[in-house]
Amino acid sequence: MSQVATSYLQTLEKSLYDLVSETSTNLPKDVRRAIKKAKDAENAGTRAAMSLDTIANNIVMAEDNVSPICQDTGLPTFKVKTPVGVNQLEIKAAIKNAIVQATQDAKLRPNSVDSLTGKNSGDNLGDGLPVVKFEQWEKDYIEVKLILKGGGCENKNIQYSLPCELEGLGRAGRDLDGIRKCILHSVWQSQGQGCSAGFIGVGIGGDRSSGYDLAKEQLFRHVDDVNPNEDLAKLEEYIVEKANTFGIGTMGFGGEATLLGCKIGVMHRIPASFYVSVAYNCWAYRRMAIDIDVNSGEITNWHYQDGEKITFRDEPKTEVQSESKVVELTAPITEEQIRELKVGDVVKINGRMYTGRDAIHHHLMSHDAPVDLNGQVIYHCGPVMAKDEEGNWTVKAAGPTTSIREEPYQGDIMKKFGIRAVIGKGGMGPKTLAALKDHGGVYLNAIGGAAQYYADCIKSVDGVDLQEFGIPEAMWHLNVEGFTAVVTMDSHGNSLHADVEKSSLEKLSQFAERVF
Ligand SMILES: O=C(O)C[C@H](O)C(=O)O
Ligand code: SF4
Repeated sequence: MSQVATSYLQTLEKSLYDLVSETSTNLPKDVRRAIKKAKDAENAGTRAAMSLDTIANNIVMAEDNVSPICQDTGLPTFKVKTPVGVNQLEIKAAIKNAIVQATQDAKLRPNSVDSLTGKNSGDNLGDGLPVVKFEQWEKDYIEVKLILKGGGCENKNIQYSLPCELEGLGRAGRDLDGIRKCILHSVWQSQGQGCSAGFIGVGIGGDRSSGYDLAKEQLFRHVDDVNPNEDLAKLEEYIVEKANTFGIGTMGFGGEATLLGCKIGVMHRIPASFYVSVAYNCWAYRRMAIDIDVNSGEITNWHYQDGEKITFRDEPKTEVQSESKVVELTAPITEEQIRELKVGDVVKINGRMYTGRDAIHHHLMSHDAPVDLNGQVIYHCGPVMAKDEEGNWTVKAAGPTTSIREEPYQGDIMKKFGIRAVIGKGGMGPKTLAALKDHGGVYLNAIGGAAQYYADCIKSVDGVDLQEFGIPEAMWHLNVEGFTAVVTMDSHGNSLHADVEKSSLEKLSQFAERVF
């Protein structure tokens, strides 16, 4: 291969690596401004305000450490536009090399799992992963857009087929008002599980797949742009205004800021189908784009650079609410210590905790635990890990994953092994709440996405079990200091999540009457 061709390919790969690293570690300016607006909207001293403080702190740490904002770096999705004649196979190969390198450098978590065997490929490559979509265009340069959308918010995506009946809103017909109801409902059904306050992309029309594609494509729009379609521009504004009256708030803790942006796209449909597809993105809204020179492979332009960059470095700190009791706990934890806790208390964990999420909960239902979990703490977390010079594991990012996925298992597992505390985010359901009461357990809600903040609380990794499940799913033995989370489900039958879901449904129901 000629010298020029080699250097083009090497430069191209470096440009793509820089795109991946920047997207994972440095939140774009427009998203930062939206989060700042949310911070200013929250009432000082509330749990939501405290959560947004932690989020802001986390954003600073990720940028300084050049480390993932959230441990879940999602399913990397690239949208590439090339002039006619550009070799797209070379670009695809360069993207894959950049992804592998970024994974080795812990800028990405190895997220590619064989859907049949559960085996994690370890390098983020796999059948269909990463997603790379090409289009030709008339411009004379290459454009590469990347979105890193984590699984927790992807799981809150939803697609409606009109007409339909919606909780709190009744019938949604095949018209703009029916679309309005679907979009409001999509925000309500997400609650805090997708790490609210979030952003939504909406696709009206198409079929099941093109509707969802259109919805996700809306997430590449600028947070501050205005929809050229007047009706949709009005609807976008209406949705953000009304969704922020639901009282779901950051993390679903209650509060003023529930939705930070709504971008709606529309396409034709066939007579039998009328889909409204919603792509829900968490506050860790990681998308970026670059322009690349077709000859040199160099980056000639970064997108989303306009306007002020909120650094969050000199933000006033929100004191934890004075009436919140702060309780320090170290495992093994006794039943009576747990029974003293109630919803709203702040718990600081020091000492041992074990990670355990999807694969481990499924495994423990029919196997013994590799360690004695009696009195212990399970952390629903799939960290980004790396080895230091001495070959010891270090934690690069370690925020909580969505706990509701463990609802079918959690209560049984706590009773089977004597686990006393579970830490995660988004809350759990009635089965777990009953088990907490029965057995004497507690659910602690950590701040979703605050991966750098919690990694900083992890002082050492003292072992690992079930590593066959892959890095994100193994049972990591963590030694933590000052790991802070909020009691949102206690051993007396109280659940903040159940209360917020109920109160927000009443708020949602206020919008049942026709508007458009
Ligand atoms: O997979 C994770 O670590 C988190 C996931 O994105 C989630 O929000 O549940
Ligand atoms: S943990 Fe929260 S912030 Fe991270 S990807 Fe999942 S939904 Fe987004």
